[in-house]
Amino acid sequence: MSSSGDIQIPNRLPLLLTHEGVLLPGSTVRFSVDSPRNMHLVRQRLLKGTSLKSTIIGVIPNTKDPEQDSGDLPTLHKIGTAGIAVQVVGSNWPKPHYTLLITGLCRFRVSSLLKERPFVLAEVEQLDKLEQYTTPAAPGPPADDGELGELSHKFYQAAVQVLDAVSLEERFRKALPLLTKQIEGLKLLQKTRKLSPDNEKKVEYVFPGRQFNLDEEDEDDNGDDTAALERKVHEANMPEAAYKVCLKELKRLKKMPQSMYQTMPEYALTRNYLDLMVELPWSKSTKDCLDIRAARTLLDNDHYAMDKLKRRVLEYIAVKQLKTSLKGPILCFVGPPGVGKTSVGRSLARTLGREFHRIALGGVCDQSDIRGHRRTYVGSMPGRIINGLKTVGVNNPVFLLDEVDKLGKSLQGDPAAALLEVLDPEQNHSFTDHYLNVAFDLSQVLFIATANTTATIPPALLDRMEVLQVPGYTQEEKVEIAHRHLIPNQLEQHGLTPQQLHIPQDTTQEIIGSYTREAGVRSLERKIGAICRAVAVKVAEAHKVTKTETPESSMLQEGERLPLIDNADLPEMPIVIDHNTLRDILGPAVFQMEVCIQPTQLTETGSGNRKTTVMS
Ligand SMILES: Nc1ncnc2c1ncn2[C@@H]1O[C@H](COP(=O)(O)OP(=O)(O)OP(=O)(O)O)[C@@H](O)[C@H]1O
Repeated sequence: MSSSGDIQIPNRLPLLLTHEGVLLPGSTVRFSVDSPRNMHLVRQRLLKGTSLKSTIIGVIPNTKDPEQDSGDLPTLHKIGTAGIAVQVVGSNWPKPHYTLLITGLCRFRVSSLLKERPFVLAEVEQLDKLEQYTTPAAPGPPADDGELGELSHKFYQAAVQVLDAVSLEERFRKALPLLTKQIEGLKLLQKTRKLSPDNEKKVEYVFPGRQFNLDEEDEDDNGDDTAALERKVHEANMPEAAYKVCLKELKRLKKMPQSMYQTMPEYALTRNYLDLMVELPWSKSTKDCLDIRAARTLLDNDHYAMDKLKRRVLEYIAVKQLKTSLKGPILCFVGPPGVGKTSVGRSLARTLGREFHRIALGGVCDQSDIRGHRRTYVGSMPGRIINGLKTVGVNNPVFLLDEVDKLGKSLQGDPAAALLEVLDPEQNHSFTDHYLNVAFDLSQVLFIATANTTATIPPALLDRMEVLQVPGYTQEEKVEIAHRHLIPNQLEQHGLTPQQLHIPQDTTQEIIGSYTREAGVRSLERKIGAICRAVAVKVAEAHKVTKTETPESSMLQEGERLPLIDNADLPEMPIVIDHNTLRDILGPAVFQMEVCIQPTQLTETGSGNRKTTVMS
């Protein structure tokens, strides 16, 4: 054993080769160990040894050990720190490794290497001689150690005085001046850092063989962030139960060491959870606009026909006007695709002055999609309901549960069962998402569902909803919808005006009959869109020609003449879509008109004089 002061370390030490973090005497550092040599050291020395001596190892910084057992030993840093392994934790995930908690004792120098395998063993020379000053044999400053000796003696005296102060009052009196001095010193240090422009943003930490640049703002940010989060928790106005959970999580967050903020998955989990909790609209809501006349006008302006649906929506608003806390039934619009179910839902939200959010349920077959995952899962998330509330930022939006008839089922549970709780007015005031793990009141949310058929909606779910059938449109209705809504909308979306494009009613009928076959109007809308795009090209071309080929005469040089513009190529406005233009744009007719030949008429008038009826 080499001796130096009172700490004596063995003169042969097994060496732990680390490439992250530096152990200094007096500090405690956690090291992750997975290279073959280090693993052997842990297994054969730390786990098998029974004496205190066997827990002392040398830690050599800045050395990456090769991943393979057969790899050559890299050049070692000459100075290391001897430390005591105070904790060894083993794990097999994601691969076998140990986590060591080591407390540094003193520095040493590597004199020679004794063996390289299975772990590195070296002859070492102890360097630190600090201990002899902190435990002087006799009171009074040691005569021949100069300033260092004097300082260590003073420190020792102060520490013994605090130890001797048995009564609390005396201990305070002794400790307070020391504490004040320490605070003043820190303040001074901070001031000098701020004064120096180079140090304004960056603090440089230099360790033997390594250099770290820590962004001071970043460090402060972490502290400030937690304080800001705490403030938000207090301001979020959440119910008592949720508030308590948040305080508990905040406490956990504060206990985590700041230096591990970036690397600890626990930190990210807790942080994300708290971020969600403060963002949720626990008590934020919009004020309902319950003007029944305005609602009627708005609904009529947005949609043609659909009288039954509009009437029911108006009834709903009227009842809500009379009784504010309405636990109304869930309306479910059932009808073929493209008949405007979704867009009526959107109109209803606009009429009420509420936020609108669509939750597409088609293909959802996992109940955690609705209720979220428990936080113990890796990558856990809240469900779509809670996510939707976070998106809209208020607790009384209109939620459109689109395509409830296409909910699936799987081993991960039945999402329809999870929806039961969401839609049941008796239960949904305390809806508990697995991720949140505290109840959220959904009773203010207005749920509307849409489906193409009731046949595949689970009976229990169907039972909680009021079904409103939305039938398909007749040919005449489609023409009206096209001219009142679809054409103006498409013109606007393509930057065109009625002065540039005109689609006569005959053409609309031809589009409906020869290019679409549907109960709704979605294909019709797409075809009108295609016409708009084709016309937009022509209009843009004409625009370019007029702009580039007619320079102002004042800009012409002497002797130059205005170029002749052939206006014959420019289309006349508005561009009218007739039968031929329609063929040019959409191609040949896709569907033949279906004809119904009435047998009585056949006998009456003969086959040469058929009466045809267009089926819609
Ligand atoms: N009566 C109507 N008046 C005005 N526009 C309508 C009408 N019906 C449908 N539309 C328009 O048709 C388009 C398709 O409607 P929407 O997306 O609401 O259909 P949907 O019934 O929800 O279809 P899906 O079942 O496929 O979801 C929308 O642009 C909508 O504005």
